[in-house]
Amino acid sequence: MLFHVRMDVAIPHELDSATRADLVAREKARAEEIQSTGTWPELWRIVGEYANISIFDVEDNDALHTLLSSLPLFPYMKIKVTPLAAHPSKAG
Ligand SMILES: O=C(O)C[C@H]1C=CC(=O)O1
Repeated sequence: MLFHVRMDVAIPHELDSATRADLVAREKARAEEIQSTGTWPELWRIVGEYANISIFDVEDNDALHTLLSSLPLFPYMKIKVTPLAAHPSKAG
């Protein structure tokens, strides 16, 4: 199943810089690990925002939730998930 996912990141300002840097480094490592499995084929920065648009290709809702909640930044993100279905007018 394909899912369009928007993640808006809001790391608390009171987090000290070392903790913040460690969190962001662990997030990058985990994101790259998930992408290497093929379940996260698209990841785009939204211009001018600390947010991304992603496409996930996973078995079901539970699998998507498991992946998203494994991200170190999960507690600091607002996530909007849109399940995608085939469009009848898509050529090819
Ligand atoms: O920076 C972000 O958009 C949040 C998150 C998603 C992938 C990643 O490495 O961090």
